[in-house]
Amino acid sequence: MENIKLNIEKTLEFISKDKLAAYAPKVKACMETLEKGTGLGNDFLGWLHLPSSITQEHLADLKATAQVLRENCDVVIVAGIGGSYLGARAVIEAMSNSFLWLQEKKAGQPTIIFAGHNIGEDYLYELTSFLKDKKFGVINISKSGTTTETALAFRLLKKQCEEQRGKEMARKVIVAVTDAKKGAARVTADKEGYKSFIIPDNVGGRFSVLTPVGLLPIAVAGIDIDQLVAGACKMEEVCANPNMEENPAALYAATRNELYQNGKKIEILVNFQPKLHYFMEWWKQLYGESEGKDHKGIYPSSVDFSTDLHSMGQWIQEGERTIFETVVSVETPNHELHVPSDEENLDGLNFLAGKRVDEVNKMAELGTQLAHVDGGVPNMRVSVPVLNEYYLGQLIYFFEKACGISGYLLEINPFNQPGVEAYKKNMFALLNKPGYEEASKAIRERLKK
Ligand SMILES: O=P(O)(O)OC[C@H]1O[C@](O)(CO)[C@@H](O)[C@@H]1O
Repeated sequence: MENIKLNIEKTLEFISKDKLAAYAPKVKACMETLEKGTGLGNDFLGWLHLPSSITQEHLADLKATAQVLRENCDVVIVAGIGGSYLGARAVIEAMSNSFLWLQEKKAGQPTIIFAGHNIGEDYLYELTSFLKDKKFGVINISKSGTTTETALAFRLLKKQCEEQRGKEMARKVIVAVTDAKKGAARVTADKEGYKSFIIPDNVGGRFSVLTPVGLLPIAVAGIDIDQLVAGACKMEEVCANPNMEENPAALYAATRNELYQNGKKIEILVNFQPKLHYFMEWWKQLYGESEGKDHKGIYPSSVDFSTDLHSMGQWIQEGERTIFETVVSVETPNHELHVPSDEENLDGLNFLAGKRVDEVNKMAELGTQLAHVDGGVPNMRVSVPVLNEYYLGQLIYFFEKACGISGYLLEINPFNQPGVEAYKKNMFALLNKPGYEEASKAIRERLKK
């Protein structure tokens, strides 16, 4: 079977081939540091060999739990934020029919809704209103078990589920994915007797999609987690190659770092398949939280093409030349649709008649690549043979491994996220959270000025 492929050819008129080749020993050293666990953040390397360590028993447990939710719920709310949200959403959106939510409900195929990833009062009001007459269940996902957004949503959902479905059924259809021992989500799960799954201590949120954090909701959505894991396993093998030229993760990490050294401070992840929108969101957290430190790091951004060619296209073509693009390109769509011919040809589109829609999309992709490279934007391409679970698993591991290598090339700790605490500290002080008395006083003084 084929694998995903990286093509960096269209970056080579912007960076020196020799300088890129000179990364080989550095990249090899970074890979050894990851393997030996001797680098910064080495207590968070559980993701490195996660795919190959997943057992059939574990997958069976996840699938059995998913089945309980599928059988007993018309709607399942997946509550989580950041790494406890984006991976599941990325895979579910990529693998689901875009109009599933408008289709007639099939028994045993619950609608998946996400919550706990914002504090929008209207969002939560509308969600709880929608759920009023629904047989719903909840997957409460939080590694720390204390994240405000998720805890707040879960408090509302737990109460509603118990009131609507009774305590006993609620116990059956609420599942927790959290730390083995710590945090409010663990305390609640143990006290209420919920089925629970553990997020390993050594796997950080943004690297956790192949733990129950991602696998359980993905299985509830009816998506093949065996294939997802199989694809990740394959990439674990491919990306272990110490030869940079033969290791896509190593080559991607080296190329983007060399581009960064040449003033390309912003990476734009591009798709030409709207189903990949949330995959890009997942990628942004992975790279943003991992690399944005010590006042360094490529700023990860994303666009959905061709949609955003009609909004951001101008900036990318002619704005400040500090950007490069990485295109996730799906080679063959899962469905075939041909452009019909029209006798009157009022829209002038008969030159496309008989062609597959994807041929038009591919020419948009090629035309965009040529135009952007001409405009001074280096372009990499990650080719994906087809959008399925197996290749999504490959993509996930490829980007994770590259992120670890890339972070070490940048000489930062890719596995912590101290910066995200700053807003929380202020928010808790402003909300008078117990334990924040001094900070509350200080922040109020500051606001008086
Ligand atoms: O799983 P948790 O602990 O609720 O955290 C969710 C997300 O919040 C962060 O901790 C940032 O606040 C992310 O790193 C993490 O993915």
